[in-house]
Amino acid sequence: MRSLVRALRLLVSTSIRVAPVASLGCLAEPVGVLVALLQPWSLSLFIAGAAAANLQWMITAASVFVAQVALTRVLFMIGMSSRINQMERVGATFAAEIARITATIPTVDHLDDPRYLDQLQLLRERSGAVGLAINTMLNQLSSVVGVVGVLALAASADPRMLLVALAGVPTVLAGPIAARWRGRAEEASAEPGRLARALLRLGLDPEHYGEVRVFRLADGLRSRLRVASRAWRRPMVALARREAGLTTVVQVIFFGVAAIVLGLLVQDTLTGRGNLGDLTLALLLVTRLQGVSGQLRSVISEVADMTRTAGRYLWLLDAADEIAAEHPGRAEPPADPGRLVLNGVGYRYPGADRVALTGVDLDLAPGTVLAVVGENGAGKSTLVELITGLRTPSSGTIMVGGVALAELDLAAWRIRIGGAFQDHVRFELIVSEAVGIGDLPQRDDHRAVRAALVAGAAEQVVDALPAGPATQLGSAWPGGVDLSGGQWQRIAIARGLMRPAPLIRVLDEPTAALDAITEHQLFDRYAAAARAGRNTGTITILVTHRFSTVASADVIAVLDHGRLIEYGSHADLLAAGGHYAHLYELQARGYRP
Ligand SMILES: Nc1ncnc2c1ncn2[C@@H]1O[C@H](COP(=O)(O)OP(=O)(O)OP(=O)(O)O)[C@@H](O)[C@H]1O
Repeated sequence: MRSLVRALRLLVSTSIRVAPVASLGCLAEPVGVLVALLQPWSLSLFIAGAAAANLQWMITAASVFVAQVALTRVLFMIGMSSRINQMERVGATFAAEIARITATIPTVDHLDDPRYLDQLQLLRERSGAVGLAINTMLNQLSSVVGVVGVLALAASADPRMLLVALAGVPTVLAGPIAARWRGRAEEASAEPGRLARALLRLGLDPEHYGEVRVFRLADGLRSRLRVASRAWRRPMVALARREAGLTTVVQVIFFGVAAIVLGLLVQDTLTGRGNLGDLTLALLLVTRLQGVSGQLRSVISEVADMTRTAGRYLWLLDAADEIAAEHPGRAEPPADPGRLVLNGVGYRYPGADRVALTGVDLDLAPGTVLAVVGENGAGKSTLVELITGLRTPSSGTIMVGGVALAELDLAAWRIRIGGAFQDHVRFELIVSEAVGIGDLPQRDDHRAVRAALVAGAAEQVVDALPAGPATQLGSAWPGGVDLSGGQWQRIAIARGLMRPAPLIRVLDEPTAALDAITEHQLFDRYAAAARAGRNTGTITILVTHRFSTVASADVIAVLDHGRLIEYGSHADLLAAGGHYAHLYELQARGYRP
């Protein structure tokens, strides 16, 4: 109940804050419902006037009828346009808020949790409907106003008409029942819905065309998509059937009772115990009574739907708060470079049965160039995500300049990091922007962008483009050009080198699309630049699984199955004749003529 009140309060306050005028305009509809009650009343007055040959009654009834038709139309039009306006603005506000909240969650661990992803999917799908909140509340008000008015009119026509009103109660009660069914159906279709969308993206996105065609995956994809779509729709189809059954039952009850009561009224009129005006009013009110009970029913289910969506939004807020509470740190990162110390650091992915990293100890002085090597799945990227604060260690501590990472404001910490990553983004912007956004304050500083391009060995790529750094990237845009995988990677590397003196610079296999010799040259360039600028104190961490490229690093950390198994300089590790020496020799042999 508390969460229902919280959800309703959120919906109403957001609607009034975001669209006050439109929210007020929505009031026109309930007023219109009141005015529309004059219609059956004027018709019954007209017929009673005709029966009693009273011209005055007939003229009054006709004037009231015309006036109420015109007024109702105007009020409904004002109400409807306000409703659409309000729905769009409030829906857009919720969609923007959802994007803001998900983007500001400081870590990424929750993105491995399918339950989180299902809830987020449902919330995104229904955020537009939340815009209707105020309107739905007002509809409810209109319905209540309408019900009271229609009941009063019905009782004035004949008290037995109240039995017909009572027969509308099952229709109203069907609302919350159907809303509960709908909630369950939505939950059941969330996961297959996500799967169907993922398969659709796989089949339609241009970057997948090649593999989908070469491996002739289209048929397999289509049949999987068919199965997933069926599983996605099945709960909704079953829901529609159950709802149709329920509606039939409640309507049979309503019209059964109405037929009996109307039969009695006709008999009374024929035998002179009732008058024609009251019979007309009763006849007109039967459909009204059915209308208001149906309306009440749909309002109840709409309110339930909306509070459920608002509940999911509140769940997201709570989840974001909970995750933020796990990172209460608000300390600013140290202004000056300091040691980066890892003490017994371990990590287990949510739901995984094996640890990805365990007991890692490292102590790096400012200015150190560290290479992290290891085979696929050794834990290199996990280590980088822990150091950048994207994930929280399951065990152990990470200290930066004497302050625990857990105590730092993670957003401020990440501003002090530079980096390029294996799964970099292909920002389809103007080249200088695609590089410049690596350090937003310097985005438009052409000299800084040029320096980053040179440091990332991307200047030749850019100079060869039709408009140099002013070239639009992405062939989907007018005048845009596409780049090769390696060229995109060089742009990403240059972006990662934009921040002038970060505390840590991470290069997580940013060179995977480059050939081994180019990677080697690039890393030598980083290492030389890092040494030349050692006075900035930046700690450089280069991740690679190519052992041959890392000889120029100060120290090399060798990871194997999540453990740090060797640590030292290239010469030390070769001399030790261990895992590093063995794999170095194996890979080096591959490059000998
Ligand atoms: N999101 C995830 N959920 C569960 N397990 C994961 C996830 N990401 C990685 N892992 C597991 O964690 C381990 C370490 O993965 P990580 O990506 O850190 O390896 P890596 O050394 O960077 O590998 P590569 O060289 O292939 O990039 C692997 O066993 C991997 O299967």
